Amino acid sequence: KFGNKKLPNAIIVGVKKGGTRAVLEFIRIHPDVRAVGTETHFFDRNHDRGLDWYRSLMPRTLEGQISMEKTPSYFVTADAPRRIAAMSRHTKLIVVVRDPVTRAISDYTQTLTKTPDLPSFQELAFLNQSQGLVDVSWNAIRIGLYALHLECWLRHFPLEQIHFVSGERLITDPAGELGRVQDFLGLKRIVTDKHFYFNRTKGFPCLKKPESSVSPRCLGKSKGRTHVQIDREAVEQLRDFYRPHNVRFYEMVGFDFRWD
Ligand SMILES: Nc1ncnc2c1ncn2[C@@H]1O[C@H](COP(=O)(O)OS(=O)(=O)O)[C@@H](OP(=O)(O)O)[C@H]1O
Repeated sequence: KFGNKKLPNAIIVGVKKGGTRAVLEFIRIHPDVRAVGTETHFFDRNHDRGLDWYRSLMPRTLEGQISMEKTPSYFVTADAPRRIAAMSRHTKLIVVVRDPVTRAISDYTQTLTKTPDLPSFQELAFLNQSQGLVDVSWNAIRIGLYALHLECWLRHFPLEQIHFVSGERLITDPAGELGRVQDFLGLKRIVTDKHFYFNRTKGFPCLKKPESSVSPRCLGKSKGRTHVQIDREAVEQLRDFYRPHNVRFYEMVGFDFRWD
C-alpha cells in the first residue's frame, strides 16, 4: 500500500446537524484530501485509546495530501479543544454552523426516528413555555449556544485557525462554501460549481458523478429529513431566546449569519 497514516491536519469539529457530512463528502473529492469515512469520536469517547489508535484509523496519504476526519460532538466537548491542541496546535478546525432553532428541530427529528415515544419538542425545550423559559440543559438547545462553546476553543486556538461554514449557504451555494473551505485549507480550488447539481427529488445539492468509489452522488436518507412541525409560537420564543447568543457569536467570528 502506498502512503503513510498521519494524524489529521484538519478536523470538522461540529456542529451536529449543521451539514458536517456534506462538507466532508464534498471536500474529499479534492485530490489532495484524504478523509476518514466514519466518526472516530477520538477526542470525546475514545481518548483513552491513545494517539496511535487514532492514527491507525487515518487514511494513507501521499506527500502533499492532507488528512481529515469529522466528529460533530467535539464542538460541545469541554476537553476537546485542549486535547486537539495537545495533539497539534496547528490543527485546522472547521465548524459548520446552522440556525440554532432549525438545528434543534433537526436534532429532535433525528432522535425521534430512533426513539418514537419521546415527549413533544415543546415539552423538552421549555421549562415553562407560557413564561418562555427555555431548558438550556437539554442537549438539542445547548448545542446551539455557539458563542459559549466557541469561547472554550478560543482558549486553545486563534480565531484564524477556525473556519466557519454557513450550513444555509452550503445548501444554496455549495461551490461558494467549498471554495472558502479550500482556501482555508491552503488547497487549490479544484472543487467548483462543475461538481454540483441541484437534485429536485432530494431537495439538496448532490455531486454530479461519483468522483471516487466512496463518495455517493447524494447524501443518504438520514440527511435532509422532513422536520417535525413545531408551532410558530414556540419557534418565535426560541428565536427570541437565541437572538442575543447569535449576535454575540456574529461579533466573535466577525460574520453575520443572518439567523433572524
Ligand atoms: N447536500 C446536502 N445533502 C443533504 N443534506 C445536506 C446537504 N447539505 C447540507 N445538508 C444538511 O445536513 C444536515 C445534516 O447535518 P450533519 O451531516 O452535520 O448531521 S450529523 O450531525 O452528522 O448527524 C441535514 O439536516 P436535515 O435537513 O435536518 O436532515 C441537511 O439539511
